Amino acid sequence: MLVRHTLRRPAIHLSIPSACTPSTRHLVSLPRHNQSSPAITTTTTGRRRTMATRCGTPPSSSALEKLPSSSIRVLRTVESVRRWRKPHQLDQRRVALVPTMGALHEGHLSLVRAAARENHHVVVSVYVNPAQFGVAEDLASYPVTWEADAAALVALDRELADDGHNLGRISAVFVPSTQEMYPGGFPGQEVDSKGSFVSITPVGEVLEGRSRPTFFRGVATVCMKLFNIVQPERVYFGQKDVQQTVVIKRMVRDFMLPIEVVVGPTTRAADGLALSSRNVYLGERRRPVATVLYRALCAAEKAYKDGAKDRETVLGAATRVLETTLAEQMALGQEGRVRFEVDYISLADPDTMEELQAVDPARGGILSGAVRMLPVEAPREGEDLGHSGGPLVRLIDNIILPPVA
Ligand SMILES: Nc1ncnc2c1ncn2[C@@H]1O[C@H](COP(=O)(O)OP(=O)(O)OP(=O)(O)O)[C@@H](O)[C@H]1O
Ligand SMILES: CC(C)(CO)[C@@H](O)C(=O)[O-]
Ligand code: BAL
Repeated sequence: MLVRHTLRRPAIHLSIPSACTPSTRHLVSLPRHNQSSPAITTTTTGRRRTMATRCGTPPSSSALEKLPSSSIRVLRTVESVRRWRKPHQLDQRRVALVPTMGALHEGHLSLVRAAARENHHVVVSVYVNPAQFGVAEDLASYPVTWEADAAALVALDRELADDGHNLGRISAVFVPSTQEMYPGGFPGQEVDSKGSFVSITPVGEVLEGRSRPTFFRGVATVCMKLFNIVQPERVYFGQKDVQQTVVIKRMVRDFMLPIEVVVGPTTRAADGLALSSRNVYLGERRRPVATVLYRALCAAEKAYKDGAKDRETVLGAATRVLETTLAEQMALGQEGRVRFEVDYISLADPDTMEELQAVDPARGGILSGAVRMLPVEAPREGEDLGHSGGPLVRLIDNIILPPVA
């Protein structure tokens, strides 16, 4: 058998319910069909992409650097952010932070729009944090598109200025170096690296944390640094990375950070694929098949809405979509098929991410999954394989099953 198709189901632990922190807010509570996000395509045509060498950061700074034809400050050091931030503490202007790793797409921009609606100043951070990539992961090829990102922010800032409904605009972009973010030296990407880390467990150990053992330690650590540097009143994260939002909310609660965490809905392409910086690696053959995960999650959501609450029925609906799609692909032969492996499909508690045997409608649940889209085996003449020759691409997605009052 050429294809490994595993549905890994994590050990089941029933959750201990914990209350949502008051400092947490969802901009929209999900199901895709209720979303009003515009249909967006993931094309990156015309954007210059460079490899994410850790030196692949924007050019070095001058005293009051701004993005071209804009008032957006470019801040590169902790000290420059502190200097920029100080007057806003005194004038009581609300500052929001949108953390990103660059390669900006409409998903990121939707978070910036949300932040500008209800805050006086929006700071966007662009930093590819090496600590959240495992040693064997795609740090070296992670897309870095600084010029396109800068242009997207300038264009969005103009849009925000023209639209009279915003409290604020994009005031600054924070683009630190790794030396700036890890002043004591970068601790390394290994699981047993020594250094100053923030670990949020056990929620950071399941699902994504199981597949990427250093991921949430890296995310929590860099977010704690970003929060301490920018000192935002509000931070904006995308539901696309749902477990990340749960980890960040937990960190904010447990470390008593005076910050409100706002979660924006997942922006999708017209066919349902969640926008992701990594989609550029898919290429023309894998791109349409990459919707399989979302289609599987939608089938599970439908089973739930049709009345099923138990794990077997709900996730069974997702599994059937995955298996049928894989069988269809395998029938196409090497020249036509797309191979994928399922990393996990999960039905989990919304606060702990622990697997559920059944959904309590009063609490709801989170359907999530990860698939690995394997490289094309036998490319056709002239076939567009995607950025960097179309390597393995790991995609994640989720649907929230909201509590029923
Ligand atoms: N499609 C999307 N809709 C809404 N928010 C998103 C979307 N994609 C990413 N975000 C959010 O943008 C923020 C920055 O994410 P990031 O820079 O890692 O982009 P990404 O597209 O998730 O990249 P990756 O390919 O690494 O997953 C995160 O809070 C993330 O959840
Ligand atoms: C939150 C984040 C910017 C931390 O590096 C990253 O995990 C991301 O882009 O989702
Ligand atoms: N959006 C999550 C960042 C990562 O996969 O590293």
